[in-house]
Amino acid sequence: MPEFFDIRTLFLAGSLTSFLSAAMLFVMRPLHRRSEPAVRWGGFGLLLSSLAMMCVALRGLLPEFVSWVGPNTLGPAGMFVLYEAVRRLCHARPRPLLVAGATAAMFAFQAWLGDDPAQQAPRLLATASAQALTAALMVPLLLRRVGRDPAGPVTAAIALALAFVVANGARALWILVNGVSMSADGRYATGALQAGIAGLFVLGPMVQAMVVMSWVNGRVAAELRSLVSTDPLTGLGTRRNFFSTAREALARGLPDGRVGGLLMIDLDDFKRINDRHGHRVGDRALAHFAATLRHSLQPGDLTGRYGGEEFCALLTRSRAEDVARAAEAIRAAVAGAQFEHEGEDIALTVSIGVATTADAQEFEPLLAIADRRVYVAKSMGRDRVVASEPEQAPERRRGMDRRQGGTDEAADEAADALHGGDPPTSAALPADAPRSARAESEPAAAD
Ligand SMILES: Nc1nc2c(ncn2[C@@H]2O[C@H](COP(=O)(O)OP(=O)(O)OP(=O)(O)O)[C@@H](O)[C@H]2O)c(=O)[nH]1
Repeated sequence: MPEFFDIRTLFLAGSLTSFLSAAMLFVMRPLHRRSEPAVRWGGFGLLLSSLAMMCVALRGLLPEFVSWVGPNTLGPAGMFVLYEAVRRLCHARPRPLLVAGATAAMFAFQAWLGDDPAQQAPRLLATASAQALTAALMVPLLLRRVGRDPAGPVTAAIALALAFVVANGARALWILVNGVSMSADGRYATGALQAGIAGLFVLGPMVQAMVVMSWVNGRVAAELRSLVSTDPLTGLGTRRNFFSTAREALARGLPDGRVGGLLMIDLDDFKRINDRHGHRVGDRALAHFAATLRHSLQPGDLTGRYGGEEFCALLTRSRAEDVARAAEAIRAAVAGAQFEHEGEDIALTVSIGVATTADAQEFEPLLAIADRRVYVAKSMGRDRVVASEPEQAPERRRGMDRRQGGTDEAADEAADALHGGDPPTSAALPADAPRSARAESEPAAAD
């Protein structure tokens, strides 16, 4: 590092990079609507930094007062504005009056010192201390976003804020101990520290803009991912999300001795709720059902909205009986969780088809089996769980659209197909399972 170097050239470069970085933020600010104010404040802060550095670059050409008071007011003001940008980025309460007050106080102090070269030390000490303090105040705000915003940009922003604290703090300490490492006219810096800090000022704006943009970009990406993977009405996974996660989970293989169970869950006579109370109440009913479903599941279970009033779940349990028991618990929870609309209790029931990894190992066959069984449950009168069925039943029943609802004849036909006149067995459900579930169970070999 040279003993002397031209501060003005360095700050001219810094002013330009800062200006371009500010321009980039202004151009990119519509990328994410909710982050737009933060990005705008960030751009404004960089613009002030650019002006501050330009004042230094033009030292000798500008009036003395401007070339000293200008950068030492505009530089800290740029940091105060960046602090406001960070507050907004971190969803903290805005403090524009604090920014205005701090800027006014700094201007008053710098103007009071005036352009006297003998006042270089207190002038630069105030600037460095204000910038170090402002950067330090950003750190707790940024730490609150750890785990909530994209990890890379949050970490980079914390590192950058800490770098500013260290650089400005070191500069303030240096000034306190050694005085100002600068020629009296302020055109040349002396010593490695001053050079390093000036370098940080040149590179800092670009890094700041990159961090802000990658942060906002990460937010956009996370929101897009969430839009694709979360059903907005129920908060459950979308069909695409459920299919891919369930498929992957089954392809990875379940832990030894564990059984996977795919549930196809269809709300019963849902059209009647829409027809009677309107679609908004229908929407509320779907959200209410989804909340009940979530409460009935265990951590690690997957759920998703298959479409309309049909939902899926993938459970992992110790035995096939436990899967059927969990399905029955969901059915009972839904039947018992009425919701109120205009003083009237609205009841929901569900029909559930269950397929377990004892039936098939892969996702698609499991889905097909669960789908057939929920249809059988509909045909048998709804509000029930079907965990197995005879081989022929699905084929015989295929032609009928279960969305039309089962007629009495269809229910009889399905019951015949299921039981073939023999009393039902309870191979797929525990003996203490409720009657409705037990009655519909058939030996697992049926598939
Ligand atoms: N409110 C609301 N209704 C929906 C939504 N998606 C699907 N539906 C309604 O769900 C109803 C499904 O009707 P059907 O397919 O006849 O089924 P169902 O009335 O539940 O009868 P079964 O399934 O045979 O018991 C239709 O009225 C759809 O309009 C939604 O997001 N919101």
